[in-house]
Amino acid sequence: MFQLSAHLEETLMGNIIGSIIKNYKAEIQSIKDRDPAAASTLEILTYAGLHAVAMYRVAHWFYIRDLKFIARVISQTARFLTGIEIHPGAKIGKGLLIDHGAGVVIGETAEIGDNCLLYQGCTLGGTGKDQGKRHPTLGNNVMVGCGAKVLGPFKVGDNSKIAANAVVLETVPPNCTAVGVPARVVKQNGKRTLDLDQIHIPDPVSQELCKGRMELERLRKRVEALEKRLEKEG
Ligand SMILES: CC(C)(COP(=O)(O)OP(=O)(O)OC[C@H]1O[C@@H](n2cnc3c(N)ncnc32)[C@H](O)[C@@H]1OP(=O)(O)O)[C@@H](O)C(=O)NCCC(=O)NCCS
Ligand SMILES: CC(=O)OC[C@H](N)C(=O)O
Repeated sequence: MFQLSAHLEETLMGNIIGSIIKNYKAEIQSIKDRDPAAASTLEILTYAGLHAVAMYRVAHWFYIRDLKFIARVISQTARFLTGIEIHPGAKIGKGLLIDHGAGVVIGETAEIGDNCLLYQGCTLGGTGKDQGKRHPTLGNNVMVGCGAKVLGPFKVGDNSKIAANAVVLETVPPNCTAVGVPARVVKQNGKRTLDLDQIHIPDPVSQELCKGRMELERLRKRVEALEKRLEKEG
């Protein structure tokens, strides 16, 4: 506490408020750029995601100064007010937009680059199998769709998109789109990566029927040949 009070006048007002205002401006701009529903700056000031990220920045300030209890009180208050839970230990770059926000969870060792976009109900979480670094690292300009779960200490590369409701369990390279459960990369640099033809795949039942028909035809010809031979001999 003594350490905190020594720093208070010098850093608290200057650093926290200065950095919150700077980040607030970047985040307001990010919302204007990327949310077609945002009609005015005044409207943007009502966004839960904006306040959740601002409160996270205060909580993180305390967290990195080892004032973890205060940090958690702030983050849990933010969760109560916004429905968005960001652990104060997470590392978040500038221009993060959490659109709609309800149900978003960002774990303690998650890292988020600049200008990322998270939709409601997504989780940057752990699998429960790792120790230490347990949560994902998002590069810059990453989008995580609503309801998606990104679980584990791997990287999602710059400019990649995680589809709504995907469950991502391994690294996603840059400029990719990952979809499904478990998620697979279906596009990279704008080109499809999985060219599976889901319609013209071999059907084992019709293959067996086909084999049976060929065998029947072979036997029919043999019987005909035998009959002709019998007629000649008889
Ligand atoms: C994945 C997404 C970002 C589109 O990315 P994209 O790179 O433009 O990809 P495409 O639209 O070309 O889709 C690529 C393939 O993934 C499939 N796909 C897209 N979204 C998917 C999803 N959520 N789940 C499963 N498959 C999906 C497409 O059908 C397509 O399959 P096909 O090639 O067999 O036709 C978008 O579909 C999405 O999920 N956005 C989430 C946005 C969101 O959460 N909005 C909530 C607002 S409230
Ligand atoms: C509900 C939804 O699609 O939200 C995404 C974005 N805010 C928009 O209005 O397009």
